[in-house]
Amino acid sequence: MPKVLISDKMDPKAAQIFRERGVEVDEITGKTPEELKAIIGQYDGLAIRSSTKVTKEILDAATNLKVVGRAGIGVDNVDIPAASAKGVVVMNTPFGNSITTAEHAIALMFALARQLPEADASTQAGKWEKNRFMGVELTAKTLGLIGAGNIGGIVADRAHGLKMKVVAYDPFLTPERAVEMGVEKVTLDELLARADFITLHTPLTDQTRNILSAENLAKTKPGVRIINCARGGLIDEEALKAGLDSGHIAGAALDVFVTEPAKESPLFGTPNFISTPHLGASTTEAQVNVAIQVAEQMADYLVTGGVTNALNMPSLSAEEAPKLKPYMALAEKLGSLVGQLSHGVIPRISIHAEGAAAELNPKPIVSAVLSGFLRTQTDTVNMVNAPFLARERGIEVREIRTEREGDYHTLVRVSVKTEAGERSVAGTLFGDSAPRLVELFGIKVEADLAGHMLYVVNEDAPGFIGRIGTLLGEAGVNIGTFHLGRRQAGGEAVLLLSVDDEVSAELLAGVKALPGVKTAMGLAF
Ligand SMILES: NC(=O)c1ccc[n+]([C@@H]2O[C@H](COP(=O)([O-])OP(=O)(O)OC[C@H]3O[C@@H](n4cnc5c(N)ncnc54)[C@H](O)[C@@H]3O)[C@@H](O)[C@H]2O)c1
Ligand SMILES: O=C(O)[C@H](O)COP(=O)(O)O
Repeated sequence: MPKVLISDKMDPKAAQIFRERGVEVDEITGKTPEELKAIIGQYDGLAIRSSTKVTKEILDAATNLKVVGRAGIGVDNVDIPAASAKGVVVMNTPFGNSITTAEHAIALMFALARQLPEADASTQAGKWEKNRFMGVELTAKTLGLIGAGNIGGIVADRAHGLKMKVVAYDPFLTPERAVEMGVEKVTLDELLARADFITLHTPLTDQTRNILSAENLAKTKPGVRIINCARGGLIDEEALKAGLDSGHIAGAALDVFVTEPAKESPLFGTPNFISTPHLGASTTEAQVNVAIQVAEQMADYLVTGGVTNALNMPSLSAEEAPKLKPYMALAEKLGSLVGQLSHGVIPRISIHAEGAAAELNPKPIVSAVLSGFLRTQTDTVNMVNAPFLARERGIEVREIRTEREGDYHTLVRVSVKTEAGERSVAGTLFGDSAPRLVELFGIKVEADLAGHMLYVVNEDAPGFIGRIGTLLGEAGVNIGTFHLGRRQAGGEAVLLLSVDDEVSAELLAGVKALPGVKTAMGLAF
């Protein structure tokens, strides 16, 4: 009988469903990482919320683990590349708590507008300070959404009901979707300059980390009020404190913090600052939704092999599985690669299957490409919803099949239309099972896309490889594999290195400073 550990507080419905489906379940919450490491080896499944950190160390100790189920949306507490490397499926419940979280953002907006927590404390202290608490109306004010996905969309809808004007900054929001949502798509600078209230609804990524930095906070309208119910790390907390102290920022409400649990913070006690302990998803309705969904999805996988809402694995039937699985792994990696290397709105993705690949059912391959691609923009994508999400974002998806073989017996090519023109990557299967990148933006390479990688574009010149090797050696970074390609001798060259750890900002800065380097980026698969 499969055995699951529920390691964060979850509605009792989850345990009930596991038992009804023939899955043994233990509920042990509040363990330290060391304690979790000591027991995780017994379990086939791990059901979590945001408290449990599923790190590489935990996964290494999880010798029987097959599935991690997140009762909620954000999976930034799960090392997905490490889980994928170990063949552990990671699932979430992408929509179960969206309404509840949007409502929390609206509640905090009202609380800021009328200083409700301070007025309550003062009144209950017997002060009756009627003249101290002068609020502002929400009607006709401008709400700036940073991130216009599921939750941002619900917040916009509720804000329209409050007669607010909504502007949104989201580089992946298409003009059509903006019209549908009734929001004005603007640049970040425009939003900062115009919004009376700013609310954040993005995942925490390299692009969104510190999106409200000291510099950006200084560009906000005097008297702005800021709400964060998304992720700690999107706002520079020190700069926020300074902005509140100076009076430039009239109020801020945080549900999420850089360090959680946030037992202390320089923000605590600051006038016009409101905080809640990551309560965005904490309503009875949302917790019942996510508990039922996660238990059903995990039980399905453990008992029948069915896959729903997986972030790192395609859904597929038993007959197609053996042939399609390696192609989907290849497609997902190619999609992720173009996603990580492209920025801004992508109006079209073309997936071209050539040779043996053209004889297969294209749908799972296309879904795998889209899922890998969109995974770089949102936590809520999986094989099932990737085509839908792509459509919603106005991405035209083209499938092309050529049964004739080219240079390779089988090939999958992914091309994206960008502002700079069409860019494509291509990969094949070695020995019918091992995915390999064979072409990157017109340059022939041969690389395994796995774990953490360093991508460098440079001018082909003698001595470059030695210099980069020395730099990595001095930084204590171990190189796993080393792949090179170039357009022509002395022309543009590309370097893909697999490294044991995430590429740090310092290392990237060092690489970018090397002579001849045009681009350098850290990638993760
Ligand atoms: N406080 C809580 O308890 C709570 C509850 C649920 C969700 N969340 C968090 O809220 C966030 C949003 O959830 P969602 O369901 O709306 O996700 P979503 O994926 O539907 O939407 C995220 C949006 O952010 C946009 N985005 C990505 N990069 C961006 C960038 N650089 N700049 C601006 N926008 C960018 C995406 O295009 C997308 O539209 C997630 O981080 C989630 O974990 C928090
Ligand atoms: O991403 C989410 O779903 C929220 O952050 C909810 O987190 P929680 O399950 O720990 O409340």
